[in-house]
Amino acid sequence: MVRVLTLSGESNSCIIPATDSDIISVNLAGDTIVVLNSLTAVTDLLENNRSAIYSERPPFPMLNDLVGAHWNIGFMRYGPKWKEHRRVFMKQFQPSEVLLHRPKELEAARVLLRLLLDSPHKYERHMRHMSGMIMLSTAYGIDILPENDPYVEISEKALQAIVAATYRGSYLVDSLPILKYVPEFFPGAGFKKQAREWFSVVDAMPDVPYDFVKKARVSFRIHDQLPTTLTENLNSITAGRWHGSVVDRTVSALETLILAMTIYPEVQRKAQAAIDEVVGRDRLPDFGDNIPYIDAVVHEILRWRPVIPLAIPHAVMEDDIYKGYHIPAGSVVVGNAWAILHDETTYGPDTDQFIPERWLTVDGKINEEMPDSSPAFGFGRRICPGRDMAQWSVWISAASILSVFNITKSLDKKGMPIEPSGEYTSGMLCYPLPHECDIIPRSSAAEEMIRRAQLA
Ligand code: HEM
Repeated sequence: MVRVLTLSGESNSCIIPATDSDIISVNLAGDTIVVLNSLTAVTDLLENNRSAIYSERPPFPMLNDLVGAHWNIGFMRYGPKWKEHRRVFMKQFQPSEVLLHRPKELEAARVLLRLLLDSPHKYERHMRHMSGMIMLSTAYGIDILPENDPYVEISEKALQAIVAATYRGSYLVDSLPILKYVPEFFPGAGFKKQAREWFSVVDAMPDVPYDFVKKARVSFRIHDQLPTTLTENLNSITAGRWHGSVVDRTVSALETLILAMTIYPEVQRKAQAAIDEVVGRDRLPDFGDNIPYIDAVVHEILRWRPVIPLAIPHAVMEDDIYKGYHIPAGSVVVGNAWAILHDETTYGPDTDQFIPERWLTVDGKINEEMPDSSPAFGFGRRICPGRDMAQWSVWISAASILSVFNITKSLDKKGMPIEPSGEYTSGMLCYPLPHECDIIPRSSAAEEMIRRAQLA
């Protein structure tokens, strides 16, 4: 039986209460928002044969029309243009292609270690640098600067604007798309000025590195791989989108790693013991190392604090009836990844705790019978096409960091440990709020190894 909770509100915002209902339907100012809280509801509607009508995106007039993020596949309307972009993306991320990116991912993980060694308190910036390095080198063939790289800066500015403009409901134009035509000086049209400022960076984001590559005649990997029928514009757009995804989402997952290791020292010790057993203490981990405990840590990062807790909203294209419940055409349909990944009937007890063991069998192997952490990557035809690459990026970073560093709570002036708040930013995409911690080499030999790896 599917439990449905129906709420209605007059205003543009509504707090969705904690509930054990499979579906919550909220009626807000005439818009129906359907929140799917269980794996069954998500599978039935977004993944099985109804996925053809549940793969639309709601319109994002502020983001797509005014801020200029129309090139962004993630927010594109369902249809031939999206299908073509998606096809190109899938081709780039099929397993054989993902393997080709590994040397760059390994190099980036080792650069990250050196940056953490030199300025550990800037760990967030270093993680952004690492993610930017992977994308720009694999997609465009560009090697970025160690600090203040112009391409990474453009991308960060654009991503901040995209994240802010994605808040459906913050801008009246999202509810009343006709408002996009009012002039900027019109009372209440402040959103147009904001959109104009963001437009300059967002619109430029995919093209700036692409133009550089064309001028410099550097080999352009993705370009080389694309079928000749695709336009040059599409190549640039697709590659640009890749950059965005890598930079913002994997950074959030890596920041969660640092937070979890600060709060759960015993997990950190077990992870280090598992790495030492397979890798030893005189080399750095590689993709070929089989360390199930690190696989479990990566699953737990994605499950414990999903980067996009409510996935990206889908929309339904036709009226539908699900187990007697009417879902009108045009409803916004949200797969509640947070609720699904915290469901104790699926993932075992204490789902608000960071417990990698929940993914393992008693003899320390990954439990293949357990559903994986894939709800963190969305659902159905819109599921994240970069999930394999993302998981391996987080894996090699986690294994590398834990092999050579201890992460501990910093001490205050009285010598007392500073407790991280554990809080996250709110919004479609969530990051842990910055917290103080010490990231210190496990030994002088570890430090030596980090410096040597950089020279190799
Ligand atoms: C930890 C890292 C990542 C997480 C948690 C994540 C999560 C997600 C989620 C939840 C969605 C929405 C799915 C839906 O609508 O149901 C998505 C879409 C997408 N992701 Fe990721 N992602 C990550 C990394 C990446 C990477 C590395 C790439 C590319 C290399 C990528 C490319 C995309 C694209 C292109 C879409 C849009 C798909 C579409 O609308 O058809 N993501 N991702």
